[in-house]
Amino acid sequence: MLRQPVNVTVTGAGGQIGYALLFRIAAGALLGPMTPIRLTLLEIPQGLKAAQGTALELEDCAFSLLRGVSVTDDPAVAFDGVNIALLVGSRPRGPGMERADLLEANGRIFGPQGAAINAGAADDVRVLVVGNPANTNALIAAAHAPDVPSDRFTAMTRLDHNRAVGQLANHLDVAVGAIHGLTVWGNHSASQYPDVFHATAEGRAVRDLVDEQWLAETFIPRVARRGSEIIAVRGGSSVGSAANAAIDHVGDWVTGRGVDWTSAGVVSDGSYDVPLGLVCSFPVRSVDGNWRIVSGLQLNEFSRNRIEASVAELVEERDAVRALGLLPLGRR
Ligand SMILES: NC(=O)c1ccc[n+]([C@@H]2O[C@H](COP(=O)([O-])OP(=O)(O)OC[C@H]3O[C@@H](n4cnc5c(N)ncnc54)[C@H](O)[C@@H]3O)[C@@H](O)[C@H]2O)c1
Ligand SMILES: O=C(O)C[C@H](O)C(=O)O
Repeated sequence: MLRQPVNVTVTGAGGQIGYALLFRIAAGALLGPMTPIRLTLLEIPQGLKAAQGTALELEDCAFSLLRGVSVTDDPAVAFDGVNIALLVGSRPRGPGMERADLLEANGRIFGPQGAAINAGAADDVRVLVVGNPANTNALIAAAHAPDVPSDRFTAMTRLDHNRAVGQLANHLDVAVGAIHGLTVWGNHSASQYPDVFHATAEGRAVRDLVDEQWLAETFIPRVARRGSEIIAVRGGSSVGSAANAAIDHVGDWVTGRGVDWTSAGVVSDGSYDVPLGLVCSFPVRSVDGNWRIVSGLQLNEFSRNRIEASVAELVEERDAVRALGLLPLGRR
């Protein structure tokens, strides 16, 4: 028995990640083979034709789960009744740039979209911000949606998580499915901290299988700067792996399928001394369609120092967008 269609809005639908996302979503990768999808594609005027072309191709796929595709440049239309919003639309960085260099240009996108979600989204709306810098853009969007519970706004650090799992599995010569309990903490930036101290590989404690020198000099830098490595090698930022991570994040969040512990950028409730309101990557589990921070983890000095450094960067970014006037009065 098919369920009621779920309204999914993807911004930046005319862009690269949008193109890598939409066909997988329409084919059922996001919510499974029993959940029909109604797609809304939001673009800016100069991206509308690309999005309309994608809409035509989606129609040409005759997906059994696809219950309609609409294209618009009006956020009020795009987020009217939305259940799941993937906020991808924004500029990617190029060679030599850090993600924070996008702060002002992209930050201006997410306030109006947060306000539009606040005005028209369905009561069960869930939002994933992919556009960089993702953590602080999610903070901006959430700040403009005071009537939406803040735990419905998230930032994508699942790509970092997947990268860390892949690198660790390669190093230990195990299947990625044998890795559990890994966490990426902090900001989706070079300051992120992939933490293996609570992880297991084939049931064995990873901290007994690796040394701090390999962690500090090889593993952490490789994961934390993988985005730049991809840009250097392919000439542009990640696309397919980013779309895949967005599907993993939303699919695990909404359906709770199979994931026992992953990483997601969520609004801090003060856990692990992360300042309230920051959108920080934490260890999370999906419980009844909600991300729940894994609590009670003991953090050694190696970990705490790295987490504090990344959280400090998140504070800097929040202060920067506050100074730019990108946070509404009263939510600063
Ligand atoms: N968080 C992550 O792990 C992660 C991974 C990869 C990429 N990203 C980020 O995702 C974003 C998109 O990357 P991409 O490769 O698809 O870029 P892209 O340039 O190919 O596509 C971006 C699209 O967004 C559209 N757009 C711009 N402003 C918009 C707005 N206000 N509303 C709707 N659409 C808008 C553009 O017209 C364009 O079509 C970038 O910011 C990139 O840095 C994040
Ligand atoms: O690195 C980028 O700018 C794109 C994305 O954030 C990534 O991690 O691949």
